Amino acid sequence: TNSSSTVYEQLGGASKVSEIVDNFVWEIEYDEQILPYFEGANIDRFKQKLSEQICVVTNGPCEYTGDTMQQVHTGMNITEHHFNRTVDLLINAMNKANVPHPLQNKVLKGLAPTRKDMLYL
Ligand code: HEM
Repeated sequence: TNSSSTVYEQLGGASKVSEIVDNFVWEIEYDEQILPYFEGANIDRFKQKLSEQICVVTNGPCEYTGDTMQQVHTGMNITEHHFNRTVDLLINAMNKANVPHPLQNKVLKGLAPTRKDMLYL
């Protein structure tokens, strides 16, 4: 990997991020544990805001314009189990998008700090 470029560039930029996010939504759609949380959610908005967030945590040229993780996930009573399951679905999504594992780890490391802002709220 090229240490002078951002993780976002190493991933392949906007088109790869949108491929990951599309795959992730498919994974959720086929997961009977996680899908119920998304009943009534605005999926187009979810895709757009999650793409921005992944772009930001990989040092891409984006700004996050969504609500805070705490605002969004409050009232869902997300458990450790469901959080971990959702991370697994994101890993599946990145595998299907052929994202190399060292890069997957960088994406996950960027998102990991959000965990404390969504569990048991
Ligand atoms: C890595 C962990 C996660 C990240 C980075 C993440 C990120 C996001 C983002 C960026 C949004 C859109 C915010 C907005 O619309 O302003 C969102 C919405 C949502 N998230 Fe998460 N999320 C995570 C984990 C979870 C988990 C574990 C669940 C439930 C099991 C969940 C359920 C939802 C739902 C249902 C919405 C849509 C809310 C709505 O449109 O009404 N998320 N999430």
